[in-house]
Amino acid sequence: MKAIYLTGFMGAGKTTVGRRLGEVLQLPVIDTDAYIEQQVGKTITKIFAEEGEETFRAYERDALKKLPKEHVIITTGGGIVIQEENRQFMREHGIVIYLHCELNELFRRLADDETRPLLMGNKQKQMKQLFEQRLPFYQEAHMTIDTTNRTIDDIVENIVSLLKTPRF
Ligand SMILES: Nc1ncnc2c1ncn2[C@@H]1O[C@H](COP(=O)(O)OP(=O)(O)OP(=O)(O)O)[C@@H](O)[C@H]1O
Ligand SMILES: O=C(O)C1=C[C@@H](O)[C@@H](O)[C@H](O)C1
Ligand SMILES: [Mg+2]
Repeated sequence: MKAIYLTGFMGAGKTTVGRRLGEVLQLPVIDTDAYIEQQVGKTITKIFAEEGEETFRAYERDALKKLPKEHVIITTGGGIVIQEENRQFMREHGIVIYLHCELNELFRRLADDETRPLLMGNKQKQMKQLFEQRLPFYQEAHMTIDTTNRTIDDIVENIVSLLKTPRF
């Protein structure tokens, strides 16, 4: 089976849904953010602060290429879709699943989160802008799953049943 790439905005539930989906499908799960932190030996926050976003994006691009492309679930960083090269790579090598979530629910989910450097300081206005800029990129996925007001189990069940359709 081709790799499953979970994409979506910060807080969409990629890491949380990915873990559960991995249990159900019995596939290993690799998170690009966690992989980069481990390779570089710094937290994402520290990489942004010390090396800047551009360097982080280069790490992200390299990570995608190095990670397995079969029998794996890859949960991606929220900004992985910014680079066209990444979008193409994921579409070509795997099944891309976009986890959509309405902004107001994302605001609630991330309200107390201090681990996402792009959300430091101002939050809602910046998030709305980023969200709108990225939406067309996320929508290039093979499938879109709305996670708004849904439980993790419900979302995972939905994904599993879609993966059984002949298209995949
Ligand atoms: N369907 C859901 N319903 C309610 N809360 C959720 C849901 N999915 C995720 N959450 C919560 O939202 C927060 C962010 O989830 P998670 O870390 O999985 O997002 P992410 O998409 O991996 O974000 P990032 O891109 O920043 O890594 C967590 O506290 C998680 O428990
Ligand atoms: O949306 C983004 O650009 C990011 C999301 C996180 O997963 C991390 O990859 C990092 O904080 C950047
Ligand atoms: Mg995550």
